[in-house]
Amino acid sequence: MGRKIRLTKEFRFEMAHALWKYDGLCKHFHGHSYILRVTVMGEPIEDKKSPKYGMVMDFGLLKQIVHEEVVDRMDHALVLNNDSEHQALLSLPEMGERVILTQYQPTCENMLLEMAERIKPRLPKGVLLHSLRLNETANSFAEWYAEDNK
Ligand SMILES: Nc1nc2c(c(=O)[nH]1)N=C([C@H](O)[C@H](O)COP(=O)(O)OP(=O)(O)OP(=O)(O)O)CN2
Ligand SMILES: [Zn+2]
Repeated sequence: MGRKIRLTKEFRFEMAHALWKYDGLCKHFHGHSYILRVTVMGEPIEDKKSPKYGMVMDFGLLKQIVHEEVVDRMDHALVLNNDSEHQALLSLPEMGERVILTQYQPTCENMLLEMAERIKPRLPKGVLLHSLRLNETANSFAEWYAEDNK
């Protein structure tokens, strides 16, 4: 009998970005209240002596990993494509602290690809990243599935 279980934890962060050379309003600086849902999959620990007995992984550890790899870096950051003409902004030191320059266009899709690569290696042995869902607005979101990326 299968014992696989999925766990999901939700995170929220505020982030500004601009889509360089985009043919619409999103080429301008603007912000979103992002919602990230992280789903992992594994089997509950059977060792009764383990403090994590009965858990696939501790929700607290998942929270720590996602905070370190995603939320603490991106919350209240301005994320810009490195190809954009951002030099003027970065000349203000107090502005530059939370500016993240990406090698990619900071769309929902590309942010998810980076998040997946950051989170995957941090998970405990036997626990897999199943999927990510990133809401950019209340009615727009993108999803990453391990199954789609084998
Ligand atoms: N495939 C993608 N399309 C767009 C992205 C993206 O990341 N991937 N991003 C943007 C903008 O940054 C912004 O998110 C606007 O998105 P949109 O859903 O169009 O927002 P609206 O407020 O205009 O949508 P409503 O449905 O009216 O709420 C653009 N496209
Ligand atoms: Zn946007």
